[in-house]
Amino acid sequence: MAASETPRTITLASRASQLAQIQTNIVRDALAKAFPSKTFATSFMTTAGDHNQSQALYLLGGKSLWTKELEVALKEGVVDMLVHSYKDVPTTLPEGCEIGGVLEREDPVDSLVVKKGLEFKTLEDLPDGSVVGTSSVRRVAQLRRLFPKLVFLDVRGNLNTRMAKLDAPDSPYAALILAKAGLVRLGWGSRMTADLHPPTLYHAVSQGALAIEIRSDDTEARELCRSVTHWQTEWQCAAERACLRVLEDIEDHWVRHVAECGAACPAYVGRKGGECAGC
Ligand SMILES: NCc1[nH]cc(CCC(=O)O)c1CC(=O)O
Repeated sequence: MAASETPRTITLASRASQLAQIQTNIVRDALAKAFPSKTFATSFMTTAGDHNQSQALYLLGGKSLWTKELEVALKEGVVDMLVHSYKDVPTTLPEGCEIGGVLEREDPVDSLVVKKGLEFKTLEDLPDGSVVGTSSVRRVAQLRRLFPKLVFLDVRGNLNTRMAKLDAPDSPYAALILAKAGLVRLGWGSRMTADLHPPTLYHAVSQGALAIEIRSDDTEARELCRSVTHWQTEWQCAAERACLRVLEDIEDHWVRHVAECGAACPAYVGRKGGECAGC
């Protein structure tokens, strides 16, 4: 760098939710510690996923809801690094963007949080008909089999909103299931009464890990990211994401198959609403 050039400020960006801001600050602090002579800034943005809080998540159309606006800012060079919960990052990134670094993972499990004032601790403790809040198809699909007498109900909003919905005196929920990592990072750790481990509940792909997305042509950003990367987490998440990509290909195949053949096809396993149960 020529002596007259001003040193580059690296700007880290994420969604504006409290959890996203905490996560971005974790990455900024790790980078600032590794590179004390460099300048790092943060920028927080509202995304399409934040605007639509009422519709069920699985109807909203894909995980890129939370990343699209941020990726535009990254590509335009308005910001230099995006900090994501790795589990919210689609398995295929846009042309010109890549994951440059992955920080050490928190415990990836999901945890149970029981409504204030109730003394139940586990899913087994909850009386028949209790309402458990989660907006995750993954969690409901796994738990409905093991706990047929519990009622699983959608709950939306950021983590603080969900906790307020749980504890409201007129709330229908007896408990929520949330990712432990998010709860811990937001300081709600003391409210968790049980961790849900496999084979009861398998966590989401890359849950608990933070990923840094960069422009593929930004060699400086890539070097900075390498220094804060926890290679074991990176490998674990790479393996999990590779499995997910295969499953997504199978799902695409089925959706196309149903669109072309419809319910008349012998391979189509019909379900209410005409969705493909093979997915
Ligand atoms: N689904 C939204 C989401 N995306 C990332 C986290 C926090 C946990 C993480 O970083 O993996 C959460 C909350 C949750 O699932 O309870």
